[in-house]
Amino acid sequence: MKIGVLALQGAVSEHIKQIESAGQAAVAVKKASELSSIDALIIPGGESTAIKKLIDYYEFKAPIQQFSAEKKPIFGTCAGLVLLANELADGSEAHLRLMDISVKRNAFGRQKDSFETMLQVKGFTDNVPAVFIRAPIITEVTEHVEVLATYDNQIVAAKQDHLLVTSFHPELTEDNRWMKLFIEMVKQAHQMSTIH
Ligand SMILES: NC(=O)CC[C@H](N)C(=O)O
Repeated sequence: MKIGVLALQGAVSEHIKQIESAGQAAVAVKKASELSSIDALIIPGGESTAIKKLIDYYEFKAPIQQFSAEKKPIFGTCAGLVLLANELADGSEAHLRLMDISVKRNAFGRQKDSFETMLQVKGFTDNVPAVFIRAPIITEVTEHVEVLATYDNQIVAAKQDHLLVTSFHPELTEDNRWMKLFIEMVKQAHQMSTIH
């Protein structure tokens, strides 16, 4: 099994380290043709408008949508979450439109621009550290989406089938439970694809 990290802009090497620390093979994905050699994709945090432009420039949009249509798992962190959303609360155009969520960018305002906290997460026994950096929040979900964590009554982590998103940056902590959760999703998808 190999997990790719979309390597156009943002926190790429941190994700690669965390995938490897969780015992899986990782690769930086720079060309759309490389999607065919990976089992799952992480879209990292960074600047969503910059990543969006680069996705268009390097013609990644349709191939990533196809990757998702094949039920291959995708994990979007922070800017990655913004890119996966069906709708953006500020009225600007959503990009990949793969997940039934509405997202508000930079939702914590200047006073809480960046902060670290401990979150209670559905399915995790102990609270997990979360680093928020100009983080988005999920303002709406449909019934297909499972909410995994909230902060201040705002949704900050969720899952829909093969898609996982967090508003914060799990790769910037030593705690790799999010990555392990994602790897479980990848293993399940892998098994399903070999059965069919
Ligand atoms: N840390 C991040 O990924 C920040 C995301 C950024 N605020 C955006 O909307 O692109």
